Amino acid sequence: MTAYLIRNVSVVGAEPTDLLIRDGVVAETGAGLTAPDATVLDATGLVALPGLVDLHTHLREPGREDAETVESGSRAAALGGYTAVCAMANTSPVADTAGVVEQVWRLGREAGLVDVQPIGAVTVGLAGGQLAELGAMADSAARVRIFSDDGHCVADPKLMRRALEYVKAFDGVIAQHAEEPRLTEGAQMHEGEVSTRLGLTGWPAVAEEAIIARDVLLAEHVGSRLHICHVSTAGSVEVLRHAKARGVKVTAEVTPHHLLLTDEKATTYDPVYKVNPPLRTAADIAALRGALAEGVIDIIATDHAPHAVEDKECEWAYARPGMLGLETALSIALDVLGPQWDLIAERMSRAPARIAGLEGHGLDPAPGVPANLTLVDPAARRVIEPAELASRSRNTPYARMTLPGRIVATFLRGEPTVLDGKAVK
Ligand SMILES: NC(=O)N[C@@H](CC(=O)O)C(=O)O
Ligand SMILES: [Zn+2]
Ligand SMILES: [Zn+2]
Repeated sequence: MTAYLIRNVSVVGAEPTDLLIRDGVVAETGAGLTAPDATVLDATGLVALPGLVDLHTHLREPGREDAETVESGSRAAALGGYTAVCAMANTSPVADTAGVVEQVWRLGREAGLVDVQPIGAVTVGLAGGQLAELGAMADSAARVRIFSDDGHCVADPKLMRRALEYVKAFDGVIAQHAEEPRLTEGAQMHEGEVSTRLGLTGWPAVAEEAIIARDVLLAEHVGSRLHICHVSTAGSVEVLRHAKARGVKVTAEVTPHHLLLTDEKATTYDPVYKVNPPLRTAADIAALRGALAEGVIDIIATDHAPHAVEDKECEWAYARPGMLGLETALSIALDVLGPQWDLIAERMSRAPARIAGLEGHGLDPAPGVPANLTLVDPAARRVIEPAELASRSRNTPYARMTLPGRIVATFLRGEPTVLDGKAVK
């Protein structure tokens, strides 16, 4: 195993220091370290962050390997500065058994670029009818702790209650895609002034807010952990603020795109902007940014949703919802938050690692800590070229935009997965 001496790096925004990485851990920190056997990396001007952790990634394997595989998604993640991702269950077959979650977990290990932690489905086939084998998935080699029907809402309140109760036994968490299905039938975009102008069926904010309100009450009633996926409205923030003030064990995520892009994008009719929940208004964005700064929203999660060309380059109404996120998330966070490194580390690494219970992740580089870290060049700017992304899909909403920040290197347990901005394997 090669040792690495990272010279003159700012750890989470602090004064520059050296980091010696050896045998998978941060062996030493301090100014002027020497290690004759180590490969030296000059990191002057770079910031070291704990390796990013994505709580919400779609890897599409098994089933849609044309859109993404565990390996291609892992490579996209490493290039984005991630050392761990949680893989959503809406694959084909659905990850609703120990067999499928173990398969995804094994594929992640084989790719070896990030730790892939499978999420298990809440209901059989994501159909919302009966609980999946939550216990068997928890006991499997994949050690599933997060369960989600993401892509679908667990709409039945009785099933939601039973799922929350069930996972309490092993400190699991239910991650809810909050969308009251009756209120979003036929929905194409955010319900508001723009949808009226375009004559497209709207997806009202209340469809999200009503489910979050219901579920925080259920979580409080049974004393279980609830996580809310991709929070997108100002009203949802208010419900979450209220629930947290009451001590409900609820955590919440926001995506990079919901922090930056508005429903005005729909006026282009470019399906790259079609996503679930839909892009909202400038007022929603302002509320989401405030909630993220305050901690009412705990984390940024990408909801990386790769789709094949035929599912995206078609008429808006027929296009699948979802956009890429892994390779651009840090840049969007930097754009939105500025160089608030401690906040970025908290929202993109420490807090998601805690919620997911991922050992060895989300820890600031310090002696004895597993060397899961990423080096960022905050001064760099880059133009996003879809063809250059490592993802198998091309559906980035940031095509040809110039974004701040560049991931220079990523280390997974002391081994580089990215060096000089390029994937190592
Ligand atoms: N976000 C999306 O628009 N799509 C996701 C599903 C989901 O996160 O709900 C997908 O799997 O493509
Ligand atoms: Zn979802
Ligand atoms: Zn999703």
